[in-house]
Amino acid sequence: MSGNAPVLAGKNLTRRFSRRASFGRTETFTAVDDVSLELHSGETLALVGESGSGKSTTARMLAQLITPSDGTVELGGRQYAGRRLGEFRRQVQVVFQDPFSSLNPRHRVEQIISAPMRYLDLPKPAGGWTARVKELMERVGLNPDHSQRFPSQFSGGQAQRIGIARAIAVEPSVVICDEAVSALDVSVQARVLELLRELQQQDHYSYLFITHDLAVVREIAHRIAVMSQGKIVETGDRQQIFTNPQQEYTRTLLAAVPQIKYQRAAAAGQAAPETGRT
Ligand SMILES: Nc1ncnc2c1ncn2[C@@H]1O[C@H](COP(=O)(O)OP(=O)(O)OP(=O)(O)O)[C@@H](O)[C@H]1O
Repeated sequence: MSGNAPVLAGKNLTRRFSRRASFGRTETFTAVDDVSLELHSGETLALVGESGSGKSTTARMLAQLITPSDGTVELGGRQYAGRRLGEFRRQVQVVFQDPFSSLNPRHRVEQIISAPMRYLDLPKPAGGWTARVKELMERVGLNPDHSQRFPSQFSGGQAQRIGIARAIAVEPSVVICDEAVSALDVSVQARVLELLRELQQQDHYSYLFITHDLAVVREIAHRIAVMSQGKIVETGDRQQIFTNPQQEYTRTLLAAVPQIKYQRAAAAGQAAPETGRT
């Protein structure tokens, strides 16, 4: 993974699903249609578009959680399948939207954060799992003394920090954030975005950020890919997309961005600790 080669690339990804049509028939429709995307080392690429445009399906194909109907996924220029999928899973981690439904409510935080390290057969750290989990909890701004608590004992923002700790535990090169801050209150959201930025500066993660929220995109993205009806309609760096969008669809999306959202969040963030579940 050197030079300008992408860390993660989707090439001509297509995904068809069948759905029920009228008169009890089923029909095939194309949710993602010939999408190619490249994610480079240390960058944050935001994939944006309205609901149903195919963002999550694209992300799931890129994470190899679902199989493309056509097209390929390459990590560092290579395809990973079969037994080598384990290495892909270590390198490409996903943080999902709803922290509570993506964390097992019956497991303690230590078990949750250490799970990928165990599943992927990583060598036991010199200081043991507990010490490694506590170190990860500190990195994401959680109190390491809470490692024996259950997810329900945390706020929404804290629970998403647990999900982030679990993702970075295996030292991935790519973290796919699928609407990772969408369920959070706006001031909590701003602080989780700040954490993600800090982690990227320290460890050079490449983020693919799936979101319908352009205020979030403006905060975090280096580059933006705009999706509509299963296709990428425009790609550019953040500045270009926000100041000089080329496509009508992008202009319409941008027109809906609440301008003051993050000014409010910044003010609220100083006053409000992450207490309630959001
Ligand atoms: N497993 C599935 N079976 C059938 N249809 C699906 C499946 N997953 C997604 N779809 C359909 O594919 C289309 C794209 O969905 P997708 O979730 O990728 O869009 P999205 O842009 O992420 O939207 P949202 O922001 O609402 O999640 C939608 O019409 C959706 O209903």
